[in-house]
Amino acid sequence: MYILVINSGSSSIKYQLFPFHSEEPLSKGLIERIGLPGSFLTHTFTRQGVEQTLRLDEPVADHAAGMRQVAALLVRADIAVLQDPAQISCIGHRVVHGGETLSRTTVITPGVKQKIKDLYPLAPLHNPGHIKGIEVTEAIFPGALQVAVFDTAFHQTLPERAFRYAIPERFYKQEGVRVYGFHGISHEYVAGEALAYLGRPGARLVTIHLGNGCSMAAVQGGTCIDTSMGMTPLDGLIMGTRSGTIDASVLIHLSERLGLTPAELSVLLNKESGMLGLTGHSDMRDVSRLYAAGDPAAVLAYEMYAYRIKKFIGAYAAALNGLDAIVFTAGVGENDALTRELVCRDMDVFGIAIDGNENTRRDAGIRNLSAAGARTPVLVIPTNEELAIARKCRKLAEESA
Ligand SMILES: Nc1ncnc2c1ncn2[C@@H]1O[C@H](COP(=O)(O)OP(=O)(O)O)[C@@H](O)[C@H]1O
Ligand SMILES: CC(=O)OP(=O)(O)O
Ligand SMILES: [Mg+2]
Repeated sequence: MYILVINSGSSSIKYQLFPFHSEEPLSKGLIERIGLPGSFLTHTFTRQGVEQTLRLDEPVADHAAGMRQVAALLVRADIAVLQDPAQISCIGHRVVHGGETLSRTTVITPGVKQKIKDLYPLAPLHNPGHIKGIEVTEAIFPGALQVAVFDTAFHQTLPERAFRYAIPERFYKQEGVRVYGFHGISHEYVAGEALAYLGRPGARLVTIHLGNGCSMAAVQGGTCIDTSMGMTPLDGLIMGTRSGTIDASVLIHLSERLGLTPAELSVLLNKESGMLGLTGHSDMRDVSRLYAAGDPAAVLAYEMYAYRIKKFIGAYAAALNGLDAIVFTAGVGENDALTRELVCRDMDVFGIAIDGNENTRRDAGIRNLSAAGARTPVLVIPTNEELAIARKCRKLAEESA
């Protein structure tokens, strides 16, 4: 028996295939830059004890095309790691938005699929891709149990003062207008890794997930008490194509002055803003090349991106009444030394200072970047949302057995 995990991000699809009782994947892969020039897939698999990697440099226009490519690779006879695709008994899908009613790990029924579809307007960059992932795998692995694991679950512990908006209560009660928070699978995973690394189960952490989507969480002894995304994954930090926090009056102004409709405003803020809006590029590797060449728009965009993160570190140090470590994770957080340098610069008030050499090293695994004598560990912890999802699927399967 095997568990296949599918993690559709806004710019990527990641997947791992685990033996049911093992945390060592038999096969894993990643499609990056979906919808951008230069998209590519890397597929790693172990056959007869030898690890091999296959790279496909083909345009991947959207998540549907990406999922078809992944599914085809998993059953391709010459590289297949399983004799029979029916050996996959469970498929775990990351689902970003489950709204008010879905946050616990759940078996995907037609009703669950409908709820994920109903939430398209609240997660336009994610929920449509999740449905594609579910439908493609249902067709190819018809006997497997399909399971949804939600990005919102870890944020269910937020106190009401953190999850409510200051608008009349009826909008919360009748419309579910509240902070849900996202990237919870990743924040929970890296917080757990950090607590174990520090050997301090009660530590106060700020976890900083910087991928194409970006968010932060304030975590007290493993429990989340605040997070930067809101009712949707648009809020908070500046992201690849999303604006992050913006004065709501800007939308009213644009609608009144320029006649922008709700649909046009959604496209503007979700797909045309953030680093893309500021520099013309959403992928941080492209923006960092421009920065290195001294491009003024890229320099400003990096400064804005880092400044927003700094402000949330300050806010969460206050919310936690202290700070025992900060954790960088995800595509940018794990790989982009420039972002970490700009965020950690002039942060002595929080005991944060990093060592330049440590920051630019490229070792795998958990790293502590703190400069000698600095009070607060600055950790880089590779996230592994797929492993976290596999663990939750295994728990669900065992509980319902
Ligand atoms: N070596 C690298 N240096 C800088 N940024 C990187 C590097 N590798 C990946 N990234 C950035 O990580 C982001 C994608 O992160 P990821 O966590 O995979 O995103 P998502 O899951 O939101 O689709 C992209 O902006 C990409 O540029
Ligand atoms: C919630 C979210 O923005 O996810 P991702 O970063 O994977 O796009
Ligand atoms: Mg992601």
